[in-house]
Amino acid sequence: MEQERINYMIECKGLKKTFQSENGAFEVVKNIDLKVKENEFLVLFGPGQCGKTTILNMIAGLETPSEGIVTVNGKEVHEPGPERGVVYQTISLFPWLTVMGNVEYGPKVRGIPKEKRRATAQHYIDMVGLQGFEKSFPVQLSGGMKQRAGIARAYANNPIVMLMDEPFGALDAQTRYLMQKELERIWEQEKRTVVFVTNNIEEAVYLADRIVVLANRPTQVKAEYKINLPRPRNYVDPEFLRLRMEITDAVDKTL
Ligand SMILES: Nc1ncnc2c1ncn2[C@@H]1O[C@H](COP(=O)(O)OP(=O)(O)OP(=O)(O)O)[C@@H](O)[C@H]1O
Repeated sequence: MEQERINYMIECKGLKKTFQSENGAFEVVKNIDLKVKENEFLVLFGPGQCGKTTILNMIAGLETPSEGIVTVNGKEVHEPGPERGVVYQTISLFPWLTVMGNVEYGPKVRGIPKEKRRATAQHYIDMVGLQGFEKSFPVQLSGGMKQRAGIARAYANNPIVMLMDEPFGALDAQTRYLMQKELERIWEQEKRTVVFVTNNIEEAVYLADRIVVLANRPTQVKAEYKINLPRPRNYVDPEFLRLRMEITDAVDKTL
């Protein structure tokens, strides 16, 4: 009974998504049920093109489910909202605004007074390690720094949920490792409910409280793994490597 009283921050019930194409309707997502607890770090893991982004976009309110519903904090999702921060692989920072201008943009649009929004933006710029780059323009930043700015910008709206779609997918291997560690540190510092999409198993085991493995199209939940390893994790810890292999095997069977 205790279990049933848990309130979930995100709930997807019977989610289906069918796209229309030249060859007729094709079903991408089929019967997805997901529950994410407050402050849980959930990773959606699955093969390329299996529909991970489509699920995330339905939670973000950027795609409408063909069937089923998404609720965030008990409210049904119909459109994007500031309580859901999004971070994508390609961070679309406004090129004509500085790092500060980009990070304070959301609070500015919401009418937060200048002094307060500056302080909020500075807090998150510091948190992601971009202090000293407040006046830099996106073109002057490396890929990793753009992702840092994107994360700061998402946090500055004070979202309750963070939706991340392969945010480190375009980075070189070294920067990707660094950003995984940074994100872990940031999330420990300011916990949020996170749904993180990746097709990189090492990244999934490093970051997740729970990994949901998706089967190929039409997407269904194939397996779930709770990752109870202490944080920060060690990529070469024997238990880390064992879990990594076990999940890789499970995914191979879904292809
Ligand atoms: N708006 C759309 N219209 C038609 N088809 C779409 C649309 N959005 C996605 N699809 C198709 O749905 C399928 C799943 O795409 P999606 O981007 O959700 O997968 P993914 O698992 O995130 O892929 P990847 O890991 O490669 O990014 C793909 O075949 C894609 O072409």
